[in-house]
Amino acid sequence: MALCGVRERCAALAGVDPEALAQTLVTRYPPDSVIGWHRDAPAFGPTVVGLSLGSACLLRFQRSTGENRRVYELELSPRSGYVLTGAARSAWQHSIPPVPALRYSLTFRTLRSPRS
Ligand SMILES: O=C(O)CCC(=O)C(=O)O
Ligand SMILES: [Fe+2]
Repeated sequence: MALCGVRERCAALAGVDPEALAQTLVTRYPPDSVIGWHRDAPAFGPTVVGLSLGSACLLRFQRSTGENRRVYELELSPRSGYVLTGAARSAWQHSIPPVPALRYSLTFRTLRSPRS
């Protein structure tokens, strides 16, 4: 399926206009590679949609520190999609621990509106 078709399906998952997903990132994760704790840059808008291809992996979330730290994790199956919005986008950090085998992700991002 062409990239625009994938973007349409990801937009439908997130409930946004496909045109609003202005940025696309393709990331290749060789076995054992990771992405550390972060929140996506504020220059991007309130919605991030991911498509996970190849190896299954974990997507971890954390917020707060010390005894208030909370963590949550979910498994991303091959060909699954996820949406980061609301607190999952703005308050929680996310990370991906070592992937067991080759994985690719496509992430689609909205852009922050100029006035916000
Ligand atoms: O690979 C993924 O599904 C997420 C990657 C990520 O967190 C990012 O590119 O900001
Ligand atoms: Fe991210």
